[in-house]
Amino acid sequence: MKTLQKLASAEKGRSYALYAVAVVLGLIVIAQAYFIVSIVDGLFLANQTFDQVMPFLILLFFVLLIRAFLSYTSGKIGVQLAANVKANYRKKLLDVFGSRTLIGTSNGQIGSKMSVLLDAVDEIDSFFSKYVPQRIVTTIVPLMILIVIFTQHVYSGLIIIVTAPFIPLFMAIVGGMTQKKSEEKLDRLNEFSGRFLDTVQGLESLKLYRRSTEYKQLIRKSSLDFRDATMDILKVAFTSSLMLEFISMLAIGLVALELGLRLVVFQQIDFFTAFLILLLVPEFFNSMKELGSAFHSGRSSSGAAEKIEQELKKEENTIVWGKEPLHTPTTIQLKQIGFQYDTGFELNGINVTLPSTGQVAIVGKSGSGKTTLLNVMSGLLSPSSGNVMVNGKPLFDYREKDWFQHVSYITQHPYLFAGTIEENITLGVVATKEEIKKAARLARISDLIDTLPNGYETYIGEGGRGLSGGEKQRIALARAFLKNPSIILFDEPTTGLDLETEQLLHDSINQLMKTSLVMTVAHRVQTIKKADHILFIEQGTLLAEGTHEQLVQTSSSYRDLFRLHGGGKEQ
Ligand SMILES: Nc1ncnc2c1ncn2[C@@H]1O[C@H](COP(=O)(O)OP(=O)(O)OP(=O)(O)O)[C@@H](O)[C@H]1O
Repeated sequence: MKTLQKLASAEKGRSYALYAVAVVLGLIVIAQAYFIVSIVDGLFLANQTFDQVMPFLILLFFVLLIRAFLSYTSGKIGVQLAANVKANYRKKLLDVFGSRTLIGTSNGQIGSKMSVLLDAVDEIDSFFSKYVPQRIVTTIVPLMILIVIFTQHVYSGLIIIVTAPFIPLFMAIVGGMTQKKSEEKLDRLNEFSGRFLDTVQGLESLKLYRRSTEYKQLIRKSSLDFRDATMDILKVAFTSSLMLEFISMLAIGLVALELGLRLVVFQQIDFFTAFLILLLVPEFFNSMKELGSAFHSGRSSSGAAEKIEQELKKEENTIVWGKEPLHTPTTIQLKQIGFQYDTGFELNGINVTLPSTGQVAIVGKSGSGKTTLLNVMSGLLSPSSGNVMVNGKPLFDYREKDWFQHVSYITQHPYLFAGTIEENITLGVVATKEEIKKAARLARISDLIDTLPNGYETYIGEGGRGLSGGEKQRIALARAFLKNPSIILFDEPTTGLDLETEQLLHDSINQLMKTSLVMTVAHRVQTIKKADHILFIEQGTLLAEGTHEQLVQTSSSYRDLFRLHGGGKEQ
């Protein structure tokens, strides 16, 4: 709970406001009891008329109004506090997710990360909206009530002092259990979300391989586990409420018995005092009980905060970018680039100086490390040794924003977001309609868009549902043209493109390489032959470089690979 406490204390202004509300609330609670007692005493014992007690009734009415207003204010401050902290946590999580390399991002299940970002952050709400305001109210109001009771009747005060500590004691015992159960519940929820998203994304494969029934069972099991974990928390909550109710009823009963005996049997106390105490004691315990339930919610929030902190602290290959501005990347050099995956595959000391325009093809067998090299060069992976040097300085010295402004990366499966075609081409970049249309023309997708009834406003589904593989590639190309980048990284699709689309893509790339450096992971013979420079990679090592003709002459492994292409991929 310490992390959350610290966050709450950091919000000084709101904490002071809550303390001020609590002090006024304490006065109001005492005033309310006093007015009720005065009315009852006046009407039934002092034989006053209704008119005589009227001022007390009016005051009581205002006191009740103020009490309602104070509860509202305290709740509102709590909600604002919670909204603030949640927004900060979400920002921190997004920053951390955003600064992780591709490895960090792809580790674990996406659904489970989403669950931390959305559900776990929401779960901490109750700590700030319920527990913090109630804790402040409970530190002040019962104390004020106790002082009044002591001034009126010491023995009642003593009974309260003896019985009240059972409540925090019980809360402490139950609290630990709640936090553990809450962490368990979040684990189950993360598992469920992860599995659910995985299954939905892979539904097609599951259907094709007739595995959907098994996966349905797995989802059912995760869902039942989550239900059981939630029920466990509820069980603790109900037991806790029952015990708190029991302790406070017992204490109120004891005070009532003592007051009754003194009032009726021993006649040591007057009705006014006895009734006033009898009204104040339940207020005292109500406040403690409410803290008890709020504490339960607070403990669940602690479990959630623990999960968020764990996610934030995960040591996952984060990239720290520098502050150096980058105007135009003119020279790019890969200097002794080394990189290793946990699985053991590594790139070994790759040294290359790249031209500023033209096409460079990365060629090699499947699994030789071509895409990995492209990812390191793009800045999505951080090399374990060596550096990508841009204009003579390490890439990560520059501002992230500046670098990505000059780079376009068209992956094998570019991701299209749910939204219009225009939104997918611009990706939030401010551009005029003309610029967007020009980019689409250059990417050879404008004719297709013009035939759609809603044109550029046509809505496409998540992941580009409703578009063919080639159309998605061309929309990704339009993004590249719109950006007018100096470096285009292109992971050529190995499958799925018809000859016409492939030709269109190549024409577009030819257009781009006149002014930019186009670095392509090349799978097709046509691309390889046309490249100005080829980097030939085998098992993570740069085996040879040069033009196609030079490599055919000098490298036997390259010739072997080429024969493979000739017999296999060449179309
Ligand atoms: N995220 C990852 N974690 C661990 N290992 C990985 C990861 N991505 C790739 N690898 C491994 O690194 C090696 C190189 O992969 P890479 O994708 O760079 O090959 P490639 O040459 O682009 O292959 P292809 O031509 O089939 O696309 C492969 O053995 C692969 O299994």
